[in-house]
Amino acid sequence: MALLKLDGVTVRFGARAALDSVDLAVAEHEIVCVLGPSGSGKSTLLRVVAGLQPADTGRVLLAGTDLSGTPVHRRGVGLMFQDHQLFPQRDVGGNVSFGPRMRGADRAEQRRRVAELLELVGLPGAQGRAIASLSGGEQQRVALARALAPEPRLLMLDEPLGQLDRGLRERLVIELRELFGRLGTTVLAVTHDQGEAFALADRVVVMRDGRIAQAGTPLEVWRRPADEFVARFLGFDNVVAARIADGVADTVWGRIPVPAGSPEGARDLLVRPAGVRITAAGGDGPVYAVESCTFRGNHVAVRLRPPGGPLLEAEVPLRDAPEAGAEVTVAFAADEVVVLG
Ligand SMILES: Nc1ncnc2c1ncn2[C@@H]1O[C@H](COP(=O)(O)OP(=O)(O)OP(=O)(O)O)[C@@H](O)[C@H]1O
Repeated sequence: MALLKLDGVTVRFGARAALDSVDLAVAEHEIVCVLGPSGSGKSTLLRVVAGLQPADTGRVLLAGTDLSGTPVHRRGVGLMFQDHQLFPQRDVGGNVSFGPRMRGADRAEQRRRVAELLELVGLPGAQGRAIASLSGGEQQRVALARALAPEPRLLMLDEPLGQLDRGLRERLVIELRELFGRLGTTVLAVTHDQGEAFALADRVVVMRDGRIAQAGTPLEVWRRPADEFVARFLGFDNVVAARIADGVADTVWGRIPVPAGSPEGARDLLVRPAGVRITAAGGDGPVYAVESCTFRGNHVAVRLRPPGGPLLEAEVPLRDAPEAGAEVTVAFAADEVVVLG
């Protein structure tokens, strides 16, 4: 059974639906990341589950129980926000012991729990430190320890690593995944950073205008974005209008093979940059001008301008990088082509 279930949840602010009939289930021990551009309804989703925002219609169920009459502090959900919201006047121990103290744990029990949690988040012995003396990453760990302290059935994270620098985020996200796996925590997290979501989640949910545009494992969504919106949101810009018949798509980029069994007719096509092979001018199809070459570590991202239509990006090995300004033709690999819905 799903630990958390949203059943046709709608939240309106005036005429606008911040959540529009959302159905979502989160299984016990699952880590689900909700992803989407600003204003797509991610925070509203968390707020509705936490009880900070009532739903206009629909139901939120935790372990099968309708939460509509249950106040925030009795829902058994933990919330951790982007800005940590630590109590600045209390030390680390005072922050982490907040939940157990509110639940009436005695001092010895509080001390034991705080020590255990600080150990868990990689800050052993930090009980007496002042919040102001901590780095951003350390504050994030304290906030996590505080959110975990009351042993919530569901932990919700709102842009948990939002303010930290990229290197630290990349390290922490791996640590978080490992930690949640070890504890068996059920997590519903919100982020606008797809890298973070894909590294953390068992399942990602992409939102658009209050609706779920696509849900699936990171691999499924990455391999087969459902539509142009999801493809572009994931950073795939090689999208082109196509007419598909007999396993080949006719486009302004030339004729592109599509995977066997693809639907036919007028469709949008996503071509992953890795599926674009540059050949010297003289191959089939349109001649492209090499507009730019950007070094990306283990490959070069090459932007190609066709005679008409959108730019085409190719990912080429360092040794095959063309000169900017050169004229080339291209060949496409069908297994890097996705017919969008
Ligand atoms: N209290 C409110 N009153 C009026 N409109 C609101 C309120 N809260 C949210 N909205 C609107 O609802 C929509 C969804 O907002 P929400 O904060 O859930 O989006 P989000 O995806 O979390 O965005 P961000 O990534 O910028 O935090 C937006 O159009 C927002 O302006």
